[in-house]
Parts: sequence; structure tokens; C-alpha cells
Amino acid sequence: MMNLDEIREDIDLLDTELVRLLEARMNLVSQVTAFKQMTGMKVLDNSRELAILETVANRIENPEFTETIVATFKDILKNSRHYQNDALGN
Ligand SMILES: C=C(O[C@@H]1C=C(C(=O)O)C=C[C@H]1O)C(=O)O
Repeated sequence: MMNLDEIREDIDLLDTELVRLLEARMNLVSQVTAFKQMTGMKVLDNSRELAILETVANRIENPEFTETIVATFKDILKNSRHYQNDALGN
């Protein structure tokens, strides 16, 4: 079994990767924002968000983590909308 420092080192490595992935996601969200600005589409797309959350829930292997991970993705989507609304001056 790993000691606490070793476990935290692994968490830090994963967090590094998560930040990289979240920044890559936000770069794509930023492109969606530009598209919405040009087309006048609304920021919120409820059916798209429901589809994302369903896909996420289906991908989780350990059901013990479902609630936490789905809640995390709900926050990601909420903050993505917040970013878009700020960028669009809403
Ligand atoms: C990025 C979009 O805007 C919103 C945020 C989403 C996201 O962060 O994935 C998904 C749907 C929208 O409510 C989008 O429409 O694709």
C-alpha cells in the first residue's frame, strides 16, 4: 500500500493532467462561444448538456463514484456557461 505522500504525488500528477484537459476543453468552449456570437444561438443548450451528463454517467466504472463525478461535470458545464455569458457580455 502507498503511503500518504505517494498517494498525494499521484493526485498531483493527475491534477496536472486535469488542468491541461480542462484548458483544452475551454479552448473549444471559446470556439463555441464565437460560433454562438456569430449565429445568435443561446448559450444554454439543455439537450446537449443532458446528453453529456448521460454519457459521463455511463462511462463511470465504479458506481460508488457516480454521484461525485456527475456533480463535478455539472459544475464544469455551469462554469462553461458562466464563461460564455461573460464573454458575450450577457
Ligand atoms: C459549449 C456549449 O455551451 C453550453 C455548455 C456546454 C459545455 O460546456 O459542454 C454544453 C452545452 C451548452 O449549454 C455548447 O453549446 O456546446
